[in-house]
This record gives sequence, C-alpha cells and structure tokens, in this order.
Amino acid sequence: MSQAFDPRVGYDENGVMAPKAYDAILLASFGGPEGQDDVIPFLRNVTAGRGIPDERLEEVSHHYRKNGGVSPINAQNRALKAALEAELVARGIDLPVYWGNRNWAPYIPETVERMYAEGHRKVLMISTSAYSGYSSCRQYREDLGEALRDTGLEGKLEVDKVRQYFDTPAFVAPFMEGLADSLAEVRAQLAQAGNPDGEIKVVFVTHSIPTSDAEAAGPRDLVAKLDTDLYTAQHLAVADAILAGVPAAAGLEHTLVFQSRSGAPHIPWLEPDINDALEEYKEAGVAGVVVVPIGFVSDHMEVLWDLDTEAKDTCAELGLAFHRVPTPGTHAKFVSGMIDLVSERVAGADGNALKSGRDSVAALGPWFDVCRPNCCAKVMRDGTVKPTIAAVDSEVGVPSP
Ligand SMILES: CC1=C(CCC(=O)O)c2cc3nc(cc4[nH]c(cc5[nH]c(cc1n2)c(C)c5CCC(=O)O)c(CCC(=O)O)c4C)C(CCC(=O)O)=C3C
Ligand SMILES: [Fe+2]
Repeated sequence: MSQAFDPRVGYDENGVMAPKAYDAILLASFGGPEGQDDVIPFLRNVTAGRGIPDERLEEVSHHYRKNGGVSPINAQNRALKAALEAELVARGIDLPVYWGNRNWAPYIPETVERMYAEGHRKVLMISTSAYSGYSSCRQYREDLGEALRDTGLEGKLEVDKVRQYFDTPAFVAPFMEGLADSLAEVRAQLAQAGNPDGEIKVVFVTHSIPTSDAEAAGPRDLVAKLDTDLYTAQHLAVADAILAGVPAAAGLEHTLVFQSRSGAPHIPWLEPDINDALEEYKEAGVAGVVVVPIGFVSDHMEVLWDLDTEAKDTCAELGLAFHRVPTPGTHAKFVSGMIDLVSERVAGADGNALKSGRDSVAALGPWFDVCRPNCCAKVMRDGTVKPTIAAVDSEVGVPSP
C-alpha cells in the first residue's frame, strides 16, 4: 500500500496516520473506587450530568460495597503500566508511560497537565478498551478533548490514539489459550459428574450497550455493508478468530451474549443477557459452558461480579458446569502487542515507523487511526456534540478499512 499521507491532515486515504516523534504514552482507562468512601463519588463521576440521586447510585453500588468498596481495575492498570514499561525497556524504546482515568484518580486532566509540565508535547494514547462505540472509543476521545480545553493545553499538547485493537493477535491470542484451558476444565467437571460426553457451549460475552449506541457505532459506509450493528459485528469477528485458533473447540456450538446492562428499563440495550441465555441452554440440553469475556481487557468489577458471581451462581442453580476464561490482563502477548501498536506509530530516526505493517487476525481489521467526523457520536441533551482530541476527527472523508 502506498503511504500517501495528505500533508494537510497527516494521514492517508485509509485513515492511517503518518508516524510521529511521540515523546510519551498515555494509558487511559475507566478508573474505579479504592475504598467504601470512594464508591458514591466515583458513581457520581460516571453518571455526571445526568442528575441521578445518590439513593439510586447506592442501588447500583452493591457489587463494589461487597468487595470492600474496591474495584480491581486500578490495580490491574498499575500492573499493566509496569508491564508496558518493562516491554519498552526490553525493546530499547525510550518513552515514559503515564496513566490517567476518566472517572477516578489519577484523572486525565491532571495527568495531561503533568505530562506537559514534564516537557512532553506529542502523546500517544492507549485506552483499555478494544472495540468501537461511544463508551469504548469516542468517550475517551471526548474526555481527552475536554481535558485539553479545560487545562488550556489545546494546541500545545498533541494527543493521538492508537487504533482500536479488537482484531489484533495481541487481544485475541490470550483468549485462545484461555479457551483451550477452560474447555479442558469443563470436560473434567463433566467427567467428574459422570457425564463425560455432555454438550459444552462456548459463550462469548461482552458489555451490553444501548441499541442506539450500537447503531451509531462506526462509519456509515461500512455499517451499511454489515448485517448487524458494528459493535456486534466486531465481537462476532473476534469470536470467530478465537475459535479458529482452538482446535479443541471445533464443532462446539457458540454464541454471543451480553452482560452488565444498566440504565432505565424502557431503553432497549443489546440482548440476550447472559443469565437468561444460560437458562435457555439448560432447557436445550447443554451440560456445561465456557464463558469467554471478550468485552474486557482485564478483570473489572463487571467480570468478578456479573460473571464470576452472578453467572456462576446461575449455572450452579441450573446444574450447568461453568468455567470463565481469563481476560488478557498482563499476558505477555497482550503487552507485547500493545507496544506493537505504539511501534506502528512512532517515527524512528529515519522518519519511518519503528514497525511496519499492521497486525490483524479478525475480520473488519485492521482498524483506522483517524475517525471520520462524528464517528460513534452521541448528541448531548443540549443538542451539541462534544469536542474530541485534536486532529482525530478528520476533515476529509476516509474510506472503510
Ligand atoms: C461498553 C462499555 C464498557 C467497555 C469499554 C471500556 O472499558 O471503557 C464499559 C466499561 C466499564 N464500565 C464500568 C463501570 C460502570 N459503567 C456504568 C455505566 C455504563 N457502562 C456502559 C458501557 C460500557 N462500560 C454504558 C453504556 C453505561 C450506561 C451509561 C453510562 O453511565 O455511561 C456505570 C454506572 C452505573 C451503572 O449504571 O451500573 C458504572 C459504575 C467500568 C469500571 C469497572 C470497575 O470498577 O472495575 C468499566 C471498565
Ligand atoms: Fe460501564
């Protein structure tokens, strides 16, 4: 492919951005509470601007409350940051990693201020979210856009973002290993129960989102070619890629279901919920399930509560064997692949990217670096669309990958 970077915008006709001399990496994540006193302030941050009363927030806080008010997400991100730093050192890439969250300390605005104060001017962001969509992609870009505006750093600190990485071997490979292990585990459980040939179903699960968000995800010309919404299509592509790498799963039935629905009951979200689906599988004669949490890069509260607690309990009640595949976390292949994404973008001494090629093992990939105007946009209550990080909403249209 010819690398014709339009000098007006700095990216080519495929939405691939020209390599740049980035001087720091920003690991951007959701953030979570670290004690009982943090829980309500954290939930106020997540639901900011929607005026949800504290009593209602208390109702959705039970999973945090039961875990001492602590979400595992911050510890996971500290570990990921350390692993990314070690991988950079091992590859001789001299870039510091900063960490900033959307909803809890260290917050993104204070992190970008610190990066600027410490002399950084060109930042490459990795978010802990692999797919396209408002919550998983655009909201990160908006929060960076607002942070730069609010700190007065707009035009002074450049922040770009690595491409969404659902399709990469980095994201998919850890799930392949986990699926093979969990299948063996469920087989052993069934053998123990005297049902060694019982039917096993592979249950891929992701975060449900409002159907309106799912329908708004991605560029219109690409979405028009799909037979589902883009969010669902990307997850189905990941499921197929994982299955293709696990011979032991050949011939097993598989499915994509959803978890962690929230919000008002009258607003439609993607379905079926995992717990409803499990009941149906039981009725259809399934003996055990392997749950593959492809919606998350690490063990968030949603994984520990909605899957390891609720879905596991549902299986116990129904008499279904259950095992949950690990999330990528700090798996060596995941960490190394995140630095591959950085290496695709960072200019070396010769001006070329440190790594050529864009690894991709799932349909719909590789994703683009630069989003089309209003990609995954959500119109706010006041009728406006929020700003996103500089140079990311393109001025000229780029075609689908
Ligand atoms: C797609 C998606 C991801 C994956 C992409 C990504 O990783 O970014 C994600 C991640 C996460 N969501 C998280 C927590 C919450 N999400 C909420 C609410 C919502 N999520 C939504 C979607 C997603 N969410 C949506 C459409 C809503 C409702 C509207 C809204 O409120 O925007 C609420 C509000 C209370 C409630 O309604 O339950 C909470 C507390 C945590 C932290 C977990 C921890 O602490 O370990 C993480 C990683
Ligand atoms: Fe969420």
